[in-house]
Amino acid sequence: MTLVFDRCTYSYTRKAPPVLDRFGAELAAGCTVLLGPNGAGKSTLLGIASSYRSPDAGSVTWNGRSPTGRRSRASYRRVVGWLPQDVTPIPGLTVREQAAYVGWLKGMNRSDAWRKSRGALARVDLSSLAQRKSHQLSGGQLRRLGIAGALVHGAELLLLDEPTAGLDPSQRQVFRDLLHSLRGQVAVVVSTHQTEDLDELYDEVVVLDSGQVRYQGNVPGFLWHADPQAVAGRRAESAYLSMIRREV
Ligand SMILES: Nc1ncnc2c1ncn2[C@@H]1O[C@H](COP(=O)(O)OP(=O)(O)OP(=O)(O)O)[C@@H](O)[C@H]1O
Repeated sequence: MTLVFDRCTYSYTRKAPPVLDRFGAELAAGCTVLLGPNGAGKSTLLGIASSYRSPDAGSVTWNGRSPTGRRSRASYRRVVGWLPQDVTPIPGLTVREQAAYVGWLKGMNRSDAWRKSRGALARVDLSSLAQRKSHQLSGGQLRRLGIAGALVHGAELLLLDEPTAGLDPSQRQVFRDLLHSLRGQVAVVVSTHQTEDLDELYDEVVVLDSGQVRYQGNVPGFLWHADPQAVAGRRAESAYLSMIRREV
């Protein structure tokens, strides 16, 4: 099971230089963390992997499956769950209805989507708010609803774009527990700015900067790049900064 980007080029506008220019990478199944500064291209890459964005050239495949063409896009989306950076509440729907609706959009029948939405909300600690209207949620709660939406249809691959942005410490812990529980069951790619506990949570680190992979490998290999003087809790940050620091 591998997510393959093959010479992907993507520009937002004709005039701007491409954010990704013949980008190639293979992400093996497991838990992968995608690090990179603001504007590095992480969301663009996850948007392409989710099939929400189509590359101008090149391709993405998951396990040999490509989202090119209407039919194959639908079947691709059925096995890929995506948490975008902005989760929008759907007016009039409760939290549970919104989670179920996402499952239905992914091709589940209504009763399955409704049934599975309960478990997905429990996994992100939102059961107590299931009856609340989704537009009444706080930013962090909405983010957790977005994660529930990515979980509800039992995807093989989860793409989570800054899942912990805006979460309080106790909810970050809920997310870490969730990642642990997904281990070995689902492939996960997480884009984040958080560099704590990489070794506990992830199998592979990818550092992206200006649309280029600066590092790809396991966590010990990544931490090896840290300044030897860095204190224990700052080694990942130090390794990361050594890869993205630019000349001034
Ligand atoms: N909708 C858009 N229209 C035009 N340019 C965009 C758009 N979205 C992103 N970009 C540009 O594409 C580049 C990559 O952005 P992207 O959001 O993929 O980066 P990122 O690594 O996810 O950043 P962040 O950590 O800030 O979320 C940036 O230069 C950004 O300004």
